[in-house]
Amino acid sequence: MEKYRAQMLIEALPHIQKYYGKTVVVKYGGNAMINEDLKDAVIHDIVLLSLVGVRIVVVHGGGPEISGMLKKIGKKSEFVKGLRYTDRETMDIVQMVLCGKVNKELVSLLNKAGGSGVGLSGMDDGLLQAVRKKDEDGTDYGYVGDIVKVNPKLVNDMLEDGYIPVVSTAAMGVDDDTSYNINADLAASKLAVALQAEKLILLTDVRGLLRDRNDENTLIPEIKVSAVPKLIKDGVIAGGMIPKVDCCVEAVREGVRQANIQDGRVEHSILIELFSDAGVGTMFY
Ligand SMILES: Nc1ncnc2c1ncn2[C@@H]1O[C@H](COP(=O)(O)OP(=O)(O)O)[C@@H](O)[C@H]1O
Ligand SMILES: CC(=O)N[C@@H](CCC(=O)OP(=O)(O)O)C(=O)O
Repeated sequence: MEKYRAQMLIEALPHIQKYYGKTVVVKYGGNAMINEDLKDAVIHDIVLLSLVGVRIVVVHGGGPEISGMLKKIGKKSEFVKGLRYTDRETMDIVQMVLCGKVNKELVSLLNKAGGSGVGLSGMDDGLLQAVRKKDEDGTDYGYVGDIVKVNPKLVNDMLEDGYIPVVSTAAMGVDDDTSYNINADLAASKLAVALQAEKLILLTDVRGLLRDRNDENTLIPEIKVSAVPKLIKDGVIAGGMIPKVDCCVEAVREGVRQANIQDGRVEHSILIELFSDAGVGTMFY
């Protein structure tokens, strides 16, 4: 066992050097957030990364928790093109659940595990600024926002001081006094661009991008962003995977070096991706 650990450490060293002082944005949600053992592994990975000098930023989801709370008050969750239809009352619940419950729980767990987690929302210092989302076809999403500006100063300052920023994705309205609901993958992608991150990691509930979405043995380990449009056209990438892939493509096109869609069901998948030769999921570059 000790020999195995030593081997792992030797393999990890060049990777640790590679990521030292670099910014990594992790979108944390899905199974890895609901399963307690997986949650514990993610929290410890994030703390370890911070302790060895990686500038790590956590952007969290919480869709299932929001749906759970809505159900408790007798409200049904409605989704329009994969985004939650957000009326005024729903926006209040989104803000309470994401900024209050989920964010504070994560911050507390990070601190208990030896890190210095600090919770932020998109409202803090205008981190995420949004306008009401409008599609050309007139689709109404309620208080769902399109991010028009990111102010990463506070996050950068915190990273400089060794903190782990933990961001919930309620955004500040630029043109009005309301707040807006932002999909967490999208917020993570925009923040990664604003920080010019080395890597964006989107944790999800499948192995990554699959050539056949019904067969987990058909993982595409890496793909150039220029090859993505054809896969969408051919129907290989469909449904909930389209916006996720779009987030990765946009991030890489806007200066993030690599973006990963990877399996949140695998213990320590963040560490394996960053600090081993193995790599997991699909890397967009
Ligand atoms: N080529 C593909 N590879 C992997 N998953 C795909 C693909 N095309 C469509 N999908 C679907 O996308 C889903 C992931 O998107 P989604 O459920 O919205 O993720 P999350 O809940 O993590 O945000 C997969 O469960 C799968 O059904
Ligand atoms: C606009 C929109 O759909 N917002 C999401 C925000 C949370 C989220 O994205 O959480 P997951 O990553 O766990 O799905 C929602 O209300 O569910």
